[in-house]
Amino acid sequence: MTKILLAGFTGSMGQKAITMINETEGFELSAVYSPRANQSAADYGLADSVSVYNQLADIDSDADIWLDFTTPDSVYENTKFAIEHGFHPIIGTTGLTDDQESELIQLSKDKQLGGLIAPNFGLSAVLLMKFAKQAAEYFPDVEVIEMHHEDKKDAPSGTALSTAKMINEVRKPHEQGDSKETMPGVRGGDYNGIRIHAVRLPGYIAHEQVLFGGSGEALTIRQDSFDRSSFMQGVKVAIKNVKNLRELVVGLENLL
Ligand SMILES: NC(=O)C1=CN([C@@H]2O[C@H](COP(=O)(O)OP(=O)(O)OC[C@H]3O[C@@H](n4cnc5c(N)ncnc54)[C@H](OP(=O)(O)O)[C@@H]3O)[C@@H](O)[C@H]2O)C=CC1
Ligand SMILES: O=C(O)C1=N[C@H](C(=O)O)C[C@H](O)C1
Repeated sequence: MTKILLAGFTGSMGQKAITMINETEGFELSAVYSPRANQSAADYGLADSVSVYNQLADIDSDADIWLDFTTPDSVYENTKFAIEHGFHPIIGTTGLTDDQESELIQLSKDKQLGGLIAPNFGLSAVLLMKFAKQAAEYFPDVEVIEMHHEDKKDAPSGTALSTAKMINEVRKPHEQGDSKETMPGVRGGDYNGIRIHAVRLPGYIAHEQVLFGGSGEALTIRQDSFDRSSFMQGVKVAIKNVKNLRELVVGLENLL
């Protein structure tokens, strides 16, 4: 039985994860954490055996896995806590800086503890990033548009940033258009010359387009998550395989 501690259990992803865990043979939800939790497990519709925590420092659990869908502000502290206490971290929460990520990877190596940071658990997004990196070798002129629900706390999305980083690994650096902005920010964010545009609208869940332009032609790669269930297969794969790793790795593709 794989025991799971779920951080951010009251959130949109947390609720989907609870359903997935309860429906998966061999998985057991053993603890949940959210800072504003103030009711019993039963009040949250959870089994009595599930421990409910609202303070990081109080967590005392024999869970194997720390599954995190919380907030960009808390993810670093949570992940550090998880590694220091021997939980295999599976981090879906976005917003870790490069420095924080490097520090956490080093900490996991010191402890020889496997874990995963996945900017996106959806197969369509993982493939989009892979294909975009491939295409960028031939089409260095590229812009990224990500579209999300209006409650999303961070911009750009972790997936868009990760896409830009992967493209940046192979793209020949060059200037791409020199329009003067007559409205501040209208050309979007800038990751090493790769423009990222973030759209927030009701009705949307999580979507991304990578637009490549060439001489007289264009290539557009798009993925859509129409429902948060799209992320759960990837979370399941991560929970089943993370124990085989000996350090924190970035990207679900490392476990597929
Ligand atoms: N990797 C992936 O595939 C995906 C990643 N995500 C990412 O997951 C994260 C959560 O998304 P979503 O569920 O939509 O967000 P929600 O806002 O719906 O949920 C956030 C959760 O975090 C909790 N929380 C708030 N503050 C803290 C804190 N200081 N410490 C710990 N927990 C806290 C909230 O608890 P409370 O109710 O008590 O405030 C709530 O349970 C985001 O970063 C999002 O980008 C989302 C979808 C897919
Ligand atoms: O907040 C979300 O919803 C999502 N967050 C992740 C991100 O920032 O890339 C993954 C997915 O896009 C949904």
